[in-house]
Amino acid sequence: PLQQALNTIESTLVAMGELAADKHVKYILAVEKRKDSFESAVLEHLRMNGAYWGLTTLDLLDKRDVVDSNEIIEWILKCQHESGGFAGNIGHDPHILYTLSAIQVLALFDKLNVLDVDKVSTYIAGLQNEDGSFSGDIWGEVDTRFSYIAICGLSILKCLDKINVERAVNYIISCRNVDGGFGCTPGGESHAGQSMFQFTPRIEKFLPCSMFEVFCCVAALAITGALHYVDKDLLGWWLCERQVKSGGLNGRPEKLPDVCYSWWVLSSLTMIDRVHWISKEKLIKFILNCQDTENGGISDRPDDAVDIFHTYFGVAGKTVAA
Ligand SMILES: COc1ccc(S(=O)(=O)N2Cc3cc(C#N)ccc3N(Cc3cncn3C)C[C@H]2Cc2ccccc2)cc1
Ligand SMILES: [Zn+2]
Repeated sequence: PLQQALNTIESTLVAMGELAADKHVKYILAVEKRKDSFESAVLEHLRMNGAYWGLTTLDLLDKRDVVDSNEIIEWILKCQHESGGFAGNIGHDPHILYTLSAIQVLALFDKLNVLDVDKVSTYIAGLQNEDGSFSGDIWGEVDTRFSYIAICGLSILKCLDKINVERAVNYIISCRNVDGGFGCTPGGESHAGQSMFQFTPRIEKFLPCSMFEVFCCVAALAITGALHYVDKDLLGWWLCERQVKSGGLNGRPEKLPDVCYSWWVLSSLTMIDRVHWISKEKLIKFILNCQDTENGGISDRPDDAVDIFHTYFGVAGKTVAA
């Protein structure tokens, strides 16, 4: 009992542990300003995403007003293609991924009124296929992640009636697999074995899409009121098994924990009412251990290099877990 009491006290203290918020704000502004670094070079073509990750983190830290929203909105509109879709940066090709990020940033600043909502929603709806699935752009790559992005974007624009929601839902549930999780395409091998992660049009990075995949499908079903199709106990069990002894969450059994999974797994568990199956205090402790309290920023795991992506998902994860 004494040890349990000490654990509780310790975990409560850590849970109350401070996010080095001011340092993270400085870090985000520095990344925003730095044009020459590796990070800005690699992320140059997905700058629209970077804007979403950085600005949403500032908003979560209640510091949205440290940036000039007019300058940002002007830049976002320069990234819009005549098709109505948005590109990752000025002059690049439009893609559903960047279109959602643009919508989310404009919504963050309460400036959706600058959009030709009909044109943007028509672009997104135009990417729905006969079988209810969505392509990412005109090149036609199909993936359930794009179903979430389309449904999320249209729901923010209040234009879900522009797509066939029933077919979209049927397509997503056709991608369920035996462990209650979801794959990128119907009948795809159990996503645990899947490691191909072709998300951004130009960066073919391998990231176990399992957790991100699960989040996208659960969130799409949540927005469309179709969560009753999810086996909450089966999926909840699979997700809570992602918590390792350090408190972090991993993407697949035996893999290392990663802060961005805090968001993918935690938000999925929250949506299916099974978040009490993991220790939120231990997860918060893991996230706090991944922050660079000197220069700001959060990394994927302790002692790795920080980046804007994990800073966002770390702050978002801690906010939801708190
Ligand atoms: C290592 O350099 C990279 C690697 C990949 C990418 S990416 O393909 O554009 N992308 C976004 C991303 C951005 C940053 C930052 N800043 C860092 C990583 C990261 N990953 C890779 C990753 C994250 N956890 C572990 N891994 C290996 C996810 C990926 C895919 C994704 C995009 C949008 C939403 C969710 C997921 C960009 C930079
Ligand atoms: Zn990660």
